Amino acid sequence: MSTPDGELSPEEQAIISEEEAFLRRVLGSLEAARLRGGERTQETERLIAQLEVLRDDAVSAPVADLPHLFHQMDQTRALLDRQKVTRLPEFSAPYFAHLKVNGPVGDRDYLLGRTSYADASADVRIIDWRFAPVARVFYRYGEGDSYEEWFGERLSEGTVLVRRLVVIERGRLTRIQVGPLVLVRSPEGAWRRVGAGAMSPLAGGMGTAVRPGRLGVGQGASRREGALDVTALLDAEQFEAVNVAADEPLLVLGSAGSGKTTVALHRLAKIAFDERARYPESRMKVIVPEEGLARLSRRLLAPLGLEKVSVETLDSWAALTARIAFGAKALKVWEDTPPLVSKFKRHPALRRALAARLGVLKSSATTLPRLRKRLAELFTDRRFLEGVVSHSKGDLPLTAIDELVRHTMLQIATPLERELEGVDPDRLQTLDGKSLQSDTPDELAGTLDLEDLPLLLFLRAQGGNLGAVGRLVHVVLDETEDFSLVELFVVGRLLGDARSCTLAGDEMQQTSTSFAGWPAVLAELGIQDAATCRLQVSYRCPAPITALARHVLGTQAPSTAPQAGREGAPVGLHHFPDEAQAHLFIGEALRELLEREPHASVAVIAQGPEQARAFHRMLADTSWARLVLEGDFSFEPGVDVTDVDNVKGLEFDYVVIPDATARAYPVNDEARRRLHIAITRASHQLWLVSSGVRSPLLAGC
Ligand SMILES: Nc1ncnc2c1ncn2[C@@H]1O[C@H](COP(=O)(O)OP(=O)(O)OP(=O)(O)O)[C@@H](O)[C@H]1O
Repeated sequence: MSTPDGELSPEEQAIISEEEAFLRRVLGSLEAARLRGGERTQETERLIAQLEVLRDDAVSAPVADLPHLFHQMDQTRALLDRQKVTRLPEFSAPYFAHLKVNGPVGDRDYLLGRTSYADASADVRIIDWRFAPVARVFYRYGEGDSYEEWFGERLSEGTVLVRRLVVIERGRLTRIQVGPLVLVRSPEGAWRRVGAGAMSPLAGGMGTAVRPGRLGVGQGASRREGALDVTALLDAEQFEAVNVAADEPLLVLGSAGSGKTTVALHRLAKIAFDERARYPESRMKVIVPEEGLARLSRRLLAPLGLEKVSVETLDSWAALTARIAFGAKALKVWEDTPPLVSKFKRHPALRRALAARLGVLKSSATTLPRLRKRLAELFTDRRFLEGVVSHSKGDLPLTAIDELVRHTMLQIATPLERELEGVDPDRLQTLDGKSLQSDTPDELAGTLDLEDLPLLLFLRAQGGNLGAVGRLVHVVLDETEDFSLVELFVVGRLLGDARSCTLAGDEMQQTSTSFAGWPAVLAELGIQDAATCRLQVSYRCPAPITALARHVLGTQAPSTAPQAGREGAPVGLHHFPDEAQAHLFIGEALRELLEREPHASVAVIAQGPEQARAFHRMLADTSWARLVLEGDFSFEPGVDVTDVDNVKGLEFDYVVIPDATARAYPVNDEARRRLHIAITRASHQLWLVSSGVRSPLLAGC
């Protein structure tokens, strides 16, 4: 197929003709089915009317006739249910891949989609990627491979003749991918071959010729509608993980951008589909540490048909679970816990010390007031706290004790409003209309830290008493490295003996808690025997970014490097004498980028919220720059100015790190992991900009 760029070879033209003919046939068949479906709608109407008549009859029927009437109503309802499940594939995009095999019944074409559909007379077979046995052949074998698969009791052998990924938009074929060959249709209708580019495995391609001084590889120049569906792209290893039996616990590990979230959510979709009765969506949950990832997960679940699965952040999950478990109408929660106190309360050493000190409490000792009192006693008991610090092996400083004791004393003080009960409320307001305690340390009185909620739940769950909190049938925990041991313990109790769960994680991305290691995580959930899968390919980031991410991790980097999915633009490193110059330079580059690529998604990821605010002030007058510090990403084109804690699990076309300085990223393990997270959010190009003293973590780059 070696013809000059732009000119299609006869083989390429044949592929296009074949796929277009297929699509025409499928759409014709679906249209006919839709018309027939019209009759079915009439049938549905008839059944609804019949049900209403039966209901009316039942109101006035003699008691002796009721069993017969109820039986008829049940039958009608069953027929109605059957009507509703006949769903046709979407006309706008009925499938996303084409597989042709030469098997026991000769040559046969299968199309992979989200809804099964068969029309033998038109020779159309759309199979559901989640359960059709033939889908395994698609995911496990390449074009030209011989295959051997057990379909139930039957061994099937054959050869894969065709394996193509297709993109269909609004009923039009717009892209075909066969191995490294990518054929794309322009909006005007002409087909062309493009460089394997963004998808190619280490083959050079789009972006490699980009000058490091210029931001932009053309990725955001036009709308990204023709993107391949990630369900079609799952590799064999990911597909195996998605197919692990529903009742088995699974741990999915892998470097940043290797598809852990993708696998976890696809497994959820598969389980919900295979065993809807045992795994109702209402009793499955996705829990993630941050709001941004929660929003992204909801967006990813929608096309998988799982809009009803609840996605919660750790904080919102703990708050709701605590309210239900303790039957509390509202809890006065303090969300601004000092970082050191927060670290202390989430530390594995505290979990162990708590268990050793309190043991399993009797049910009567686990009411909310009693548990709060017990915790307050412990958090002001210096000997107990010193024990925790010493068990943390240097991870918690001794200064944490003073801070925790002071903080707890303020929390257990009697709230001012209670002390001043009976005083005229008008006299208790300050000149600016605020309450007396507002903006003073008294504000803390009577509050609980967000971090206390999992601890209270843990103490209660140990005795097996989580009150009215509903059991879970399957849970997905993403970024599990950031869950504390007590949170994991509570989740484990909510799963009970079911143990059906998917954990996704990467210890190199741990930021918000001290990670106790995977064996401890699994033990806490009671799933020590969980199957583990390690994803090997770094799909998100091109090779230059993957290499830098490893360099930054230093000795923490895992011994085997992930396989880079593709080549890409070199990383841009820019240094300026002072911050103002650096900010101006980035501002100009962003302005210019968005003029050229108005559909690009860009993140400026600062080390912390203050730095993000400072940078955003410079762009505050633009319509395209959004300050995002509470995870409220819109996922629209434009620039999100944010910080490291907000971006875990997310990805952007372009990432600019505006403060790659020694102050923001000094030489320590935590700084290494934080810089690593920021770097690995980029799917096309990365810039690191510094002023003053450049981060030593970039030495040698
Ligand atoms: N087999 C695949 N082929 C191509 N792209 C893939 C494949 N698997 C995942 N991706 C894409 O790679 C990107 C990263 O995937 P995902 O977010 O699931 O990775 P992750 O391991 O959870 O990342 P992180 O560690 O940052 O949380 C996404 O854009 C996803 O669509």
